Amino acid sequence: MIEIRVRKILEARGGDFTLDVDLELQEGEFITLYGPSGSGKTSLLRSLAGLLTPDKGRISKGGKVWFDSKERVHMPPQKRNVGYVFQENALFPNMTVRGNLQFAQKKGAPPGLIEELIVDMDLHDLQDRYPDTLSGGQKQRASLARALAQQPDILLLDEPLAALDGVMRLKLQEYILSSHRKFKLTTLMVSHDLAEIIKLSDTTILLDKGRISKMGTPQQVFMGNKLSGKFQFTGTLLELEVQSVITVASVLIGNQIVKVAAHPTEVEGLSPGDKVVVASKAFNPVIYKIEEK
Ligand SMILES: Nc1ncnc2c1ncn2[C@@H]1O[C@H](COP(=O)(O)OP(=O)(O)OP(=O)(O)O)[C@@H](O)[C@H]1O
Repeated sequence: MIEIRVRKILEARGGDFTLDVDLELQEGEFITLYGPSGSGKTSLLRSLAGLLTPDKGRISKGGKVWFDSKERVHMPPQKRNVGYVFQENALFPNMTVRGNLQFAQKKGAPPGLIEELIVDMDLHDLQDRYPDTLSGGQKQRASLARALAQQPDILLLDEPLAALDGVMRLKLQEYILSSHRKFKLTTLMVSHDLAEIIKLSDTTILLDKGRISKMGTPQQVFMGNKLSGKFQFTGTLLELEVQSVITVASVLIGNQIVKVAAHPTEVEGLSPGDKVVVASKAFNPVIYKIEEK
């Protein structure tokens, strides 16, 4: 279990406020942090990583104390075994991709770890390139691989996909989720993308002005348990078309457009661009032969 109890006065333009969080996280979970800009999400991650010192509180993992203001314990960041990926990549510009991974690796790391990460993150053709020759998505893939090269127990992701386009974002989400599972990580990720949060998280935390306003499964937090569908997909609403008694909603799910017939009351308040969940309790499957050319 990871216990996080922190108090820290944050200086904001609209007036100071306190990051005031009491949390217990289960190891192995994928946790997302969501909330308005300036609500303290990054400060919470930085406190956990040891990069920001709380005014008061206690942070421990598996019974081992990382921070305790009363006992004057402050374990340095490098001892906490935490990997960090930021919105803007922080690769060393004077090292190749492979060089960046090798630099991050700890002494005594298993031989072959770098090769494994290069394969996992599809970096084979990019391993000898320098960061400034890479696209945004490639840089973030390399940043993720570099964070994993440290063999962290906890992976902190601070909006790592914010600068990427939709398709690249979906791809990177898969890399993140498969690494989380493969390396049995506890992952905390800041995201402003509802579909991403619903797809990735076991637990989501809504932070508002430094305090937790809601916490639970994404379903509990965002949908108030309204849905109990067997099949659920998240997507973006493209358009609503009124057709006599029904409204047809076109929803972009992954790279497919799905049309959903809805009663006008079900789509009230929705507008194009909204993140939505399409759920169904049952479906009638149809089978087709795939024509191989
Ligand atoms: N070391 C610090 N001491 C005091 N205040 C700080 C410190 N670091 C950040 N702050 C302030 O805390 C507030 C919250 O910042 P933080 O980056 O944690 O928010 P956030 O929720 O991650 O925002 P965003 O979504 O825009 O990234 C900001 O007003 C910031 O200026």
